[in-house]
Amino acid sequence: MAREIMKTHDLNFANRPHLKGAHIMLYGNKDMAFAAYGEHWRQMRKELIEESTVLLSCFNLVDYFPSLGWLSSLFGLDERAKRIFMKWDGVLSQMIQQHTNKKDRSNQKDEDFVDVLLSLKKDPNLGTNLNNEHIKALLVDMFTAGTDTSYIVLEWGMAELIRNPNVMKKLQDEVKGIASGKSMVNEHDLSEMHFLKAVIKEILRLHPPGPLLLPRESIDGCQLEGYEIPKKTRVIINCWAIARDPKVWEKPDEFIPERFLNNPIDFKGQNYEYFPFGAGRRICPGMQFGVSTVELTLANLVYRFDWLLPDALVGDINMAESPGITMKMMNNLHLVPKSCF
Ligand code: HEM
Repeated sequence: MAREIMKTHDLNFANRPHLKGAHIMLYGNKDMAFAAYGEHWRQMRKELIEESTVLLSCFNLVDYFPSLGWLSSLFGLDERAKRIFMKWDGVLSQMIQQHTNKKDRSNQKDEDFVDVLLSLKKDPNLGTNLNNEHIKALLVDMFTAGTDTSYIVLEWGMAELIRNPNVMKKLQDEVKGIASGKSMVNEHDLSEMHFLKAVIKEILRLHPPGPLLLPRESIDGCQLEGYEIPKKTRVIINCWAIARDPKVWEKPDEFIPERFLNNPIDFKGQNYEYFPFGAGRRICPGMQFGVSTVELTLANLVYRFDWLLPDALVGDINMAESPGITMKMMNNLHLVPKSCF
């Protein structure tokens, strides 16, 4: 079914539904992640992301089950979204102002993402009118989609490595062997670290930061496996459950990175039994950046330190998952680093 939605009928399900929290936080969906499928989204993705590199982390049940709309007011979620929006807006306005006031525009070395976005505002070839609200909405996308996800993978990853000391040892042996003599692991070392890549794939299989991807909506009516699906149907794909399906995965709940060694299954959106970044037109545009960040950070964490549980917690890691559009550990992981050199 996931394949049917994200491959056969990809174009039809490339839309996003109207989500209240996202609408408030993202300047009326002027961002990319929650923009309706169309020219604006296409331009954002092409010109901005590919060129340079979610009340969003808060799970709003109403976005997934619209018939529960009354809950939003009951729990004050809309008000909360508006308060958070005001805070974001203040910070982002200041950031844009500081960048606009920058005196020296000649030094390209100093250019950051905000500078690039501001220069695109003046680009006559850009097929969309980019204004400060679009820029702010894109920055919210980057902060939320880009930071939360990577740290969630790292936290679950460290928890799994502590619970599986043999895997931790194997990983440390690989990393220390390849980066031997250096003070830090660098990007060039990563290409040789095949076990590290398998470890990260396994973390993403068991703990995808976006277990339900982002919701989609059908643009037109269509047939899915014999069922008539009306126009504007909201579709939620449970990539967490699919990646633990015992019909596909041996010992599905166990952390076994070796399953990804010499195995062509990848997260690039071609395998419909494993797609932590989604698939099809709306696949995550930050996949490569996110994976590189996680690889480099995890490699350095295990290269520079041995990790122990605090005395009080030995043998006791709570692997409960928090509910949300992003799936964090319910309780933050506390570990004690012991320098290796
Ligand atoms: C390990 C890290 C990450 C994971 C697991 C992840 C996962 C996802 C998933 C599951 C989606 C929804 C895809 C779909 O609906 O099919 C998504 C969308 C998106 N992600 Fe990521 N992501 C990660 C990192 C990043 C980073 C670093 C950025 C930006 C710098 C980013 C930006 C986005 C954006 C803008 C979208 C919306 C794309 C669209 O609707 O066209 N993500 N991500």
